[in-house]
Amino acid sequence: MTQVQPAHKRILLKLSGEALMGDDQFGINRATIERMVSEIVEVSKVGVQVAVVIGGGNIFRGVAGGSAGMDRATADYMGMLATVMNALALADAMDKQGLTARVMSAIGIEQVVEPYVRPKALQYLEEGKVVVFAAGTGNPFFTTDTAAALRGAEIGAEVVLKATKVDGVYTADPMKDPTATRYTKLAFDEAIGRNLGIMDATAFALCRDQKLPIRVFSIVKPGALLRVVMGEDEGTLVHA
Ligand SMILES: Nc1ncnc2c1ncn2[C@@H]1O[C@H](COP(=O)(O)OP(=O)(O)O)[C@@H](O)[C@H]1O
Ligand SMILES: O=c1ccn([C@@H]2O[C@H](COP(=O)(O)OP(=O)(O)O)[C@@H](O)[C@H]2O)c(=O)[nH]1
Repeated sequence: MTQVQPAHKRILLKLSGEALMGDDQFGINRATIERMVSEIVEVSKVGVQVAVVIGGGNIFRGVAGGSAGMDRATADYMGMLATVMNALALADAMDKQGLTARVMSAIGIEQVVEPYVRPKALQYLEEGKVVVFAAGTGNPFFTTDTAAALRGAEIGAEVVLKATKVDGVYTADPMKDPTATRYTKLAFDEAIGRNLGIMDATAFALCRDQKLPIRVFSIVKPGALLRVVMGEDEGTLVHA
């Protein structure tokens, strides 16, 4: 029998902060994070190199702070620090499940985690370690989706996998429009042109320019990550 090979050698997985929240209102839900990590273990076992960009929306969202009267850049730095907390929790859960995880931060916070240094990240990936990128791009006014596009391009990932609450890209926000239908694939130009709110335009534009495909899939569907990595039809592919 021939061994089924994964469709990708190196992936950039974007996990939203809310992915760690489970059914809680905020923060980190232990069972949820453990389940997420067990899915990453499965993917790592089939020989795929995994880098993760983690969000922070479960702890703090800069835009919300901004709208409440706080200086936007300050609020965004708080958001970035929230992603560092999530990264630490994620890496801890990974280590407990037998993976070796390394957290790299886009902002200097050396006593807590090591700084992002691209060659070092590449080295870790080659060694089979899981790299968790924290603090987004390190700049206010950006999102962790854009950080996923940026780091994905930098490390030569074959695909950005956006694990989120919905199971793909829809013609309109499915949370608001029950008649919305899901695409199996669509081009970047269409996603940007139609202003589809699943990812911000900066992230889409960066991936389009670098010809880095994005697959959007459900975080709540058990086994979806492995199916995506094995090349099975799951979620929506956004391509050049
Ligand atoms: N065209 C669309 N297709 C799918 N989801 C959409 C679309 N437009 C808006 N959304 C919304 O985008 C959300 C995912 O984006 P976001 O909240 O930024 O994700 P995350 O927090 O996972 O990074 C979904 O929960 C969905 O309600
Ligand atoms: O490069 C970045 C990435 C994130 N953030 C801030 O960090 C917050 C959390 O990130 P995001 O909303 O992308 O997290 P997610 O929705 O994935 O949980 C954002 O709202 C921003 O305030 C930022 O300023 N620059």
